This record gives sequence, structure tokens and C-alpha cells, in this order.
Amino acid sequence: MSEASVAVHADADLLAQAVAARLLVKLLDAQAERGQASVVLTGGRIAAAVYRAVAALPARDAVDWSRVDVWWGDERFLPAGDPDRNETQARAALLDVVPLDPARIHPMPASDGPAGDDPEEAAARYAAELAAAAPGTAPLPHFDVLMLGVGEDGHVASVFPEHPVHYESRPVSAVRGSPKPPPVRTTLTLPAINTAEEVWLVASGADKSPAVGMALAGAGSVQLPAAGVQGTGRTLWLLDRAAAADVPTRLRSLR
Ligand SMILES: O=C1O[C@H](COP(=O)(O)O)[C@@H](O)[C@H](O)[C@H]1O
Repeated sequence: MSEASVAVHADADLLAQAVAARLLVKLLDAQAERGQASVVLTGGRIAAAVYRAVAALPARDAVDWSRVDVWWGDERFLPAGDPDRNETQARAALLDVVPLDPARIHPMPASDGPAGDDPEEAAARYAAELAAAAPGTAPLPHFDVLMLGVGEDGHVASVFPEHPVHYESRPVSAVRGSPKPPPVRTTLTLPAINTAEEVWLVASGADKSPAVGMALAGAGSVQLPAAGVQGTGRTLWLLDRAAAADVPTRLRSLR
């Protein structure tokens, strides 16, 4: 398990640009080492800005997108194409722009998909899709990088504070009663998230600073899920100055 490190950028735009550049480098490094790369996407405002920034970078063409697997850390359980689905946002911002292999794009099921309007079945199907891509009998494939937004309440993916999802041992869970709309979701659980080689927590804006500060100060993960995130090789907090306002100075590298 890795110690967390923190990089702070001046504002949300520079943060998105910097994360986009990091993502391209990470995908290139993974392809150089393993012949392929895998990324786990997140939803939310800063994530969409990162995806748009990746799409706008000329260096995006250095990545062989046909050898990139795209997974999601969570999804709002809504019909396919709903503008509030994390998948819809990622497709519009990036996935429809780069030449990915459609077979390597792995969205979480929609509420009008083959799993029907049943989030538990949707979670089970996504777990099966992950296991099918994993080596041997492992439940999960290798994730080179897993990106997370951070909610004002400290939630990551759709793991919310004090929610029963914390006690789910399977890698993918249905979430009912989400405090943030929509109320029904599917999510990777924290143990599944923490199998990723690198986990990047990306946050911008002053409304995120209390949660970010408390997570880095060692809050409990049931109360503050972001505090329970740890990549196997690297845990990186990527923040703008406003989101970093409560981060202890000794943890910051300011850019
Ligand atoms: O609902 C969700 O919210 C979080 C954070 O979103 P933001 O707009 O406040 O950045 C996101 O990370 C998660 O994937 C999403 O489902």
C-alpha cells in the first residue's frame, strides 16, 4: 500500500490540464510496459473537465487507444444515454473523440439494459464482466489508474459516508438511498478500488476543502470514504488551491 501524495494547481482549469497530461503519460507508460493500458473513470464536474482536456491535447494521438480498457468506478443507475449517467458524460467529452475499441469500453449497466431495472443484478453483471477480464480466478483485472472525484461529504465513486455499502464484500455493489441524486447507483467497493495500481483523487473548489483536509488528516473511512482510498503503488491527490485550503502545508507540492 502507498503513502498519499498531494499536488496542488492554481485553479480548476490548470488542474484539469495537469491531470489530462498525467493520464496520457500513465497510459503511454502502461502500454510500453504491458502492451496495453486500463483506466477506471469517474463522474462529476472536474472529471468531465479532465476528459475534455485529454481530448484537446495533441499528444492524445501518441496513445494507442485501441489497446486501452475503459472501466467505471461508479454509475448513476439511469437509462442508457441519460445525460446524468457518468458514461454519457465521459463519452461526450472523450470516448467518442478517440479511436477506442468499442469492445474495450466497459460501462456499468443502464437501468433499461439487459439487467433490467434491478441494480443488484446490474452490479452482479458488472462483477462478472470484470472477472472475465481478470487473469485466472482473480475477481478483478489490473487497473493501471483509477480516477475518483471527491464529494463535499467525502464520498468517492458511490461509496457514501455511513452507507451499508461499506460492509459489502463483493467488488461491485448496488447502492440504494444515495444522499446525492439519483438515489440508485452501482459502484466499485473500497476494497475493489484499492486494488488499482494508482488511485488519483481529483477535487476542485472550496466546497471540497473540508472533506479533503479531513481525509488527509486521517479520518475514518466509514465516516469519510475518501480517507479509505489507497492504491497499491500510488495514491495521488490532485487538487486546485481552493480544494487544498485545509491540507497541511507539509503535504503540498504547489504548482
Ligand atoms: O455523483 C457523483 O459525484 C462524485 C463527485 O462529483 P463532483 O461533480 O462533485 O466532482 C463523482 O466522483 C461520482 O463519480 C459521481 O457519481
